Amino acid sequence: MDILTVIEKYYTKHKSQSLDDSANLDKQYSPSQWATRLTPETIVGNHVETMVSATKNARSSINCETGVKYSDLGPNCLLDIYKPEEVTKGTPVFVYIHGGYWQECSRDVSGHAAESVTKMGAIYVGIGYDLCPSVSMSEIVAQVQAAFQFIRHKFPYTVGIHIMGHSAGAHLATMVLAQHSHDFPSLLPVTIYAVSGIFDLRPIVETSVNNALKLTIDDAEAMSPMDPTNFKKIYANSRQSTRFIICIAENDSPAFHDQSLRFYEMLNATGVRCDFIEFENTDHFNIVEKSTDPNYLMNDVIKNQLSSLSSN
Ligand SMILES: Nc1ccccc1C(=O)C[C@H](N)C(=O)O
Repeated sequence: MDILTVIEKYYTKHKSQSLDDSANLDKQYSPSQWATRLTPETIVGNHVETMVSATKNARSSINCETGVKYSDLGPNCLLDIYKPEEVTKGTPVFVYIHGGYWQECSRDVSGHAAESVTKMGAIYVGIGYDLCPSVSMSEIVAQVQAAFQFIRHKFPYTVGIHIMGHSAGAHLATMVLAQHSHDFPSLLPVTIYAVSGIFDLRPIVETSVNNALKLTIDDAEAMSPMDPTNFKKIYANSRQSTRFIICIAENDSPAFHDQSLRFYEMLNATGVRCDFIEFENTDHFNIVEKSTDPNYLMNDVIKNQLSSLSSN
């Protein structure tokens, strides 16, 4: 199948599955309403506390440089670098991009997986970016792209770049590849771990999430990884040595499941290397919180991917 036919097939409007009225659409895009561990009123606060405290622990126990400026594009263009015990020129680099609907959270929630990942021998980077409405979503995308230019120049001999994004961060991780030149040499292995992500932004326009984003439908299309213009660039940049690992929580909403599945199918149908993993007994929030547990499945996935790249 040619790529435009594939894009048309999977970038359909989010009709069906009773997403029709705006109250329901709002619920579909409120991850806190679908978790069963805690109430919708408490789960987001608990999530932020858990992530902040894990990040504090990481900063105090791991050799790290925090608040490193990566760009002049905005005051939060800062990142934290956590180092494993042994660093060589080729050490793999693992980058985490936080979620929060492009309007919440910061690099202070982005070090939760640093301990697990540095123990696997990779350098761990948690990046910050400015938030809506003080900047637009396209400015955030440009900031995150600038972070990767910086990382690329800081670690020119790395054997592989691993990019994990959670929720809105999964969207941003994917958009790193939606550029004509994404600054990585075409043969450098890149792994994108897109965790509970959003790849078609059109439904968001009709929800309260958009109060701070202020996206028009045209903006939403221009910022969607599944939009033909972006997808063609992602595809072109991914053919040689990129692998997508699409992760979803069992207790994510049907709309989030649909987002991940459609994007996975689109990648798969065009021949981009990708996997789809549903994490049992997790929700939108603890799917990343659990990274502090060395026995968590996500850590095995990362470990396997790191070792498959280093043995090539
Ligand atoms: N994805 C996130 C990541 C971090 C912090 C919040 C979110 C949310 O999505 C909050 C949303 N307003 C909710 O009520 O579920």
